[in-house]
Amino acid sequence: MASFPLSAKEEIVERFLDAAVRGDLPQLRMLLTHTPSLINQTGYSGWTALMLAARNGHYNVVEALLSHGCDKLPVNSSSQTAYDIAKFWGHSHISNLLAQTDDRCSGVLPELYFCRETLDRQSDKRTDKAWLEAQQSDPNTVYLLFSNINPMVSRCEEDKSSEVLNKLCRFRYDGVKDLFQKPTTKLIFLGVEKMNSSSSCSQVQEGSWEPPAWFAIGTDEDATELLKRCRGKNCFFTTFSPKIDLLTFSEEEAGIVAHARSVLVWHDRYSFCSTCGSGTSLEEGGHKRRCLNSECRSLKGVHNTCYPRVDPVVIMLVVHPDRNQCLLGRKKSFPVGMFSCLAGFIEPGEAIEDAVRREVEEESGVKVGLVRYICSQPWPMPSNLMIGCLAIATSTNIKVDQNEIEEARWFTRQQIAESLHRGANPALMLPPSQTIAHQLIRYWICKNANL
Ligand SMILES: NC(=O)C1=CN([C@@H]2O[C@H](COP(=O)(O)OP(=O)(O)OC[C@H]3O[C@@H](n4cnc5c(N)ncnc54)[C@H](OP(=O)(O)O)[C@@H]3O)[C@@H](O)[C@H]2O)C=CC1
Ligand SMILES: [Mg+2]
Ligand SMILES: [Mg+2]
Ligand SMILES: [Mg+2]
Ligand SMILES: [Zn+2]
Repeated sequence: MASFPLSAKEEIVERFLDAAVRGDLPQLRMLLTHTPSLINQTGYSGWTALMLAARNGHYNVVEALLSHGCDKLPVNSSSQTAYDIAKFWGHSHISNLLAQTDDRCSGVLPELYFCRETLDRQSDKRTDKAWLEAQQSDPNTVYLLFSNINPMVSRCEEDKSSEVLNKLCRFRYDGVKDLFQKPTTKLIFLGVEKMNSSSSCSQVQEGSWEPPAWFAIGTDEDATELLKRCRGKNCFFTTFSPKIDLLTFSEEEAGIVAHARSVLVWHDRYSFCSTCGSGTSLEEGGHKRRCLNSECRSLKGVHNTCYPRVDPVVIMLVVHPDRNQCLLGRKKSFPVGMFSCLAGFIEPGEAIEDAVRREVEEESGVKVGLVRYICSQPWPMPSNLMIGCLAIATSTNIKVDQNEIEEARWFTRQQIAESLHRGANPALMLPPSQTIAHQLIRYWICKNANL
């Protein structure tokens, strides 16, 4: 077979990969210092230096590559990550190292967006009227303003270094107290600040530090008038897709928005008693609506019509019986090329596992056996709780329900890993990292193919 001379670039990649095979750390370091872009280069059958070092049991080389920021996600042409390879060849010290340095490979998911509990909810304080009133006029209390369930934010478009685009506008009592007089204003007690490094040290030591309380205010006042309350480039989300804009907060603020928005949407949609249709009053720091008709059945016995809604939704990554492909679907409303996990509302009297099996079969015709719960995420659009599962298919033929989804397909680990690794790809675009769908897909790709 004719052999062709290697280009200078190919030659240096070959030397680099060869150093990883032999465990030649000085040579590997020297090449990396001159050409840092070598770190994730691949050679024959898509093997990276990390995979080769993992295959040959070179712990110190794996360690050095990781400390240089080497990517652990790529898979070779047999759909194996470096972690899979180390495990397969029995180099448990290396697979443990790869698992330790990557939560995604150890089976522990990163904290999900909307999941950070920045405030201590202190639900026992919701019934303490005197305490709530004292907090309302406290000069340290923080107020967030929502107009028709959309928060007032300041845009940080200039800050190109950070992905966070929106910051919640914070008000003090004097800036919003006039709104309390309006009958349509809803005041929601969100909780108190947790003690952190920015809490005043001397006050904490003296024991005199009172954590500031946070409230959300829902109002239907004119948005333009409301914006005059503070200077700067502020706005309410109005001409936008809430699904996209709500994903642009910091982790700390996203959790607060999830809580506030879900409760405010509930007030917006459930103004009247759903048992008798009478008017209702707000109670318990905005977390309860009580019917004003003293004869109403909702005031007697066990009932749940007075509390905010949470709608449970199953979301599942369905894995092919060969364990090397997964099922993704797309709705008509998705951007071109985007596929995501199948999802569906849990029905009354239904267990999570049964809802997964029913929704997958309804939407794709695929039958599912084993179902395993992985993680959950509040999804405040308007008030879902996404329950994330991995499910193993027992059949593979696809027959989509066109009313719910446009298309469903099996994708190989290779296709998924490439899309995750290289980013937006016209053939397969995955949902953004803030979604539980994205995290379930990433979790599966990092698990051993033989699990
Ligand atoms: N965070 C994430 O990664 C993802 C989140 N999601 C969210 O999950 C949710 C559910 O997914 P989806 O596939 O639409 O669910 P389904 O497959 O259950 O289909 C939704 C349809 O079911 C009907 N339905 C039945 N029960 C309810 C209920 N309790 N509330 C609302 N509609 C109900 C509605 O029909 P009709 O309109 O005819 O009344 C609705 O259009 C969506 O809100 C979506 O935003 C979905 C995927 C990814
Ligand atoms: Mg469905
Ligand atoms: Mg669905
Ligand atoms: Mg459904
Ligand atoms: Zn009633």
